[in-house]
Amino acid sequence: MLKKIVIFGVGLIGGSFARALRQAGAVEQIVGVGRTAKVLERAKELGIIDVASTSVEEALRGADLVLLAAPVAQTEVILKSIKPYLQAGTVVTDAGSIKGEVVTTARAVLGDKITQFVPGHPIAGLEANGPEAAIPDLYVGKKVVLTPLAENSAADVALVAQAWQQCGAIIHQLTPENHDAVFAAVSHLPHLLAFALVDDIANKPHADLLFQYAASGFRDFTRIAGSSPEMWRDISLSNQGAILTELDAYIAQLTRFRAQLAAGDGLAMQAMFANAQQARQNWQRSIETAEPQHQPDGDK
Ligand SMILES: NC(=O)C1=CN([C@@H]2O[C@H](COP(=O)(O)OP(=O)(O)OC[C@H]3O[C@@H](n4cnc5c(N)ncnc54)[C@H](O)[C@@H]3O)[C@@H](O)[C@H]2O)C=CC1
Ligand SMILES: O=C(O)C(=O)Cc1ccc(O)cc1
Repeated sequence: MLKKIVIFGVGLIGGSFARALRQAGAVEQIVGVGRTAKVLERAKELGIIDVASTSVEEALRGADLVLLAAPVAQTEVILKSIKPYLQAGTVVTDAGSIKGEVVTTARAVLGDKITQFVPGHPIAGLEANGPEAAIPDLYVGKKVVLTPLAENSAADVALVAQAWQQCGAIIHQLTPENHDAVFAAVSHLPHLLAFALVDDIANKPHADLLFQYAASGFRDFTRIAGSSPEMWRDISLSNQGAILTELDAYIAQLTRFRAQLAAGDGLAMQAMFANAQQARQNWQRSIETAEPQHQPDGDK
């Protein structure tokens, strides 16, 4: 049982963490800290947090666990605000979609107190944002990747893992570097492709006509283009190197495909489609086995 948790950024991810822990009866008091009073007050109205705090000092007093759940470029400003009031018994974690730069920032800001920072990333989410989108079962059966640091104590890592397990999540561990390379390929690139495709179509002079006839294939491919622009700006810039690597590989793939199409090489095209179809079917089967409640409309 956690006596007090503090959430910086009570949106989809922070709010769902709060709702899940409350539903599990795993926490006594939930304090929210926000960028704007309005969002925080809404989170309180919705019953997600008990206290909408305007004082970091007060918020951190006696806290067992602090979760950073704001866009990743906010990490520095939030950790700087925390550091003077961070007591020895408090563990800090985060939910950011990238880990390398978060860890670098945390080391620079926290200094000796880096021992208390256990980085994490829930692999569950939606294209919706804000406290209204928060749901208690977002993490049920989903992975949470922790990227513990050599300086972390086993007890602090266990505390963070247990909190996510109380939310129904399954704990995995990666190094920050492996984490960022993996998610550049299977999360960051797909989001950026979806944004780029919708932007491209929206900028065409006959966009209205095109959108009028866009159907379920378009909806499936582009659902994630409804995600937060600020969050994806921060992820892109923070994981620039790994994303550029994946983008270059994808551009090369498109260039190969373009040449096949231009040459009318149906055999080569069909071979690529068949390989992708098989891989997609295998992935779908494995994810349905591992996450039986998997929904087609979102990673929830
Ligand atoms: N949306 C998703 O599907 C997933 C997001 N993440 C990560 O979780 C984090 C939060 O994402 P969401 O909950 O989706 O975003 P969100 O937009 O729903 O919530 C973020 C909240 O942080 C607040 N905020 C911004 N700056 C702040 C600051 N300096 N101090 C305190 N609060 C601040 C915003 O007002 C907002 O309420 C991001 O780092 C993102 O990379 C991780 C997994 C999935
Ligand atoms: O909406 C979806 O399907 C997602 O893929 C959500 C998501 C977004 C960012 C993450 O770091 C993890 C999960």
